[in-house]
Amino acid sequence: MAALSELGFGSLPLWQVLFGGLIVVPVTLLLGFWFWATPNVLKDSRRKHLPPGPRGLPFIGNYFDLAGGDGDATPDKVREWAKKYGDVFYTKIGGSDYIWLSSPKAVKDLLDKRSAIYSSRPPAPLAQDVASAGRRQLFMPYGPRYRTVRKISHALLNITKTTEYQPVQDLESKQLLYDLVNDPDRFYDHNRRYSASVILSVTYGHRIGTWNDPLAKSVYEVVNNMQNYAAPGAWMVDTFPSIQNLPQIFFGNWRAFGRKCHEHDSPIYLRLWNDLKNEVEGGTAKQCFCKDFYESDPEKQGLDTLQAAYQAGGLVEAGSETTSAALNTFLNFATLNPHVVKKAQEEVDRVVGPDRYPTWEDEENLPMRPPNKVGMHHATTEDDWYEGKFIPKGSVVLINWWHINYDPERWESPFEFKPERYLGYDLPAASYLNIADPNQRDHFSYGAGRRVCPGVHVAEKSLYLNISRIVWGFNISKKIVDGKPLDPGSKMVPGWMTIPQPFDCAISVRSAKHAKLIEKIWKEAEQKITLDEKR
Ligand code: HEM
Repeated sequence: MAALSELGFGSLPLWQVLFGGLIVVPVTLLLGFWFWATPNVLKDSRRKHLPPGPRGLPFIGNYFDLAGGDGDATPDKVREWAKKYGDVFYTKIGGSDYIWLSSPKAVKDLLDKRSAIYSSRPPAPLAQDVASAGRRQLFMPYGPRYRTVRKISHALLNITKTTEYQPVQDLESKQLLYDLVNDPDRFYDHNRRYSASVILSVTYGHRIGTWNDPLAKSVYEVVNNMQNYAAPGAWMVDTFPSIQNLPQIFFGNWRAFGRKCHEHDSPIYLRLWNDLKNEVEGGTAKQCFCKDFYESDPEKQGLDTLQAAYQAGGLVEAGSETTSAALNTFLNFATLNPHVVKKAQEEVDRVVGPDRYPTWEDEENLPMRPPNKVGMHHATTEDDWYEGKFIPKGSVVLINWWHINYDPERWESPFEFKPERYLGYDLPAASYLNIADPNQRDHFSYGAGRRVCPGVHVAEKSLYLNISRIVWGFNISKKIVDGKPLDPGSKMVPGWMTIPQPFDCAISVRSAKHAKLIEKIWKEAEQKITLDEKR
């Protein structure tokens, strides 16, 4: 008691001091913080018309259901809510409104038709402002700078331009087949090498001949950092952006952490960019997208050196792990469903046979898992109304692809690996992104609206070429150890993206004839690279 009286509390009974100190003060501070962090919660009567949704906890809303979880549980949760609350439902995380679009029609009506106000990104003080120094296209809010960088990615990735990359994809795919014949256990890394090599070849003119190449490793390190700090709930400040103005020490020193990430990542992208600059100036640069980009004078377009480096690097990262994760996911499903591979082989054998290998002329449509565990965050830049429901300005709007892609009303047995469900979807994937009737769209894994994946043409070509060739040339089954088949599992790597955890799988070339043809086509292609490099 003596200590309390010295502090001026002497005249209050102990229970009042404890009640005040332990309950009233913290609750008042929390409420004050809440109203400061979530403006308009009480004032705006339109909020009575928010879409329906789960109640969530006071202050934090559905934080633990979504952001605070391990990510693997999110798909089931958002599917359950779509069933309960319908096509457009609402959740709250901290001070942010989340609107989930769970039908093709809602995605079309809002993200496509009203794209003028549904194309921003929510604030991400750590992931974008500090760790990416505001320069990453993927997280950039809509505005003049965003429009400039989007134009640049379009110049690299539009459909006409991407046909020029087909020889690169063909070459890298031949190496992938050869690597699978000779070192099948390392299939996971062969897929990563393939993806890194394609995108680094077309952006910077750098081939990645082995997965041990330090450049490939460093790019994947950047992607790995990003997918960890961008994971939902990984950092409180990206979930409750208003706390960015409070001392960081209360929130895990997020700013210092973000700076550390930037200090690690930016030299990798800057080195690539600066080396290219020197090569262009010295007349030794290979023909590649970044050479054209540098010669177009990014500064004149308002882009500083760091932005130019992040622009090129961002394309590399967007094109690498996404593609390798899709290829590894295919192998994971194939290991778990050998009967599907058998059926596909019958089909490929009928069309291609063992005397030749699948080429661009044999192309078809392919299935895919959504690329991240939540949905890509769009943000609204104006208040809006949809079917009588209020969507406040600044809402985070997500495609609930875990529901739409697996909706039992649209697809029979949606959780079974049945690539044949897409038979009859004969248009190129990119055409489905803009199709007039949203129910005709095959899947939503490339996003929608003005932010839709600009890499779709490159990605689809890579998936087609490699999956058809793997099915053509290889048997895939569970690995047998001590006479027992190993379960490959289907868990994902922790973090934001849906990357399958490394798993066991037995891949073997189907016949000596296939092996011989693979060796022949790779050796011919390899010789050509050597000749090109000598030139
Ligand atoms: C299987 C492979 C891929 C999948 C599933 C995928 C999916 C996606 C998705 C869902 C988005 C966000 C769309 C939205 O916000 O609505 C996105 C953005 C993006 N993707 Fe892809 N992607 C893949 C491959 C690629 C490739 C190969 C490249 C480049 C060569 C690429 C470049 C980009 C870029 C630059 C963005 C940022 C777009 C923006 O915010 O303006 N992607 N991708």
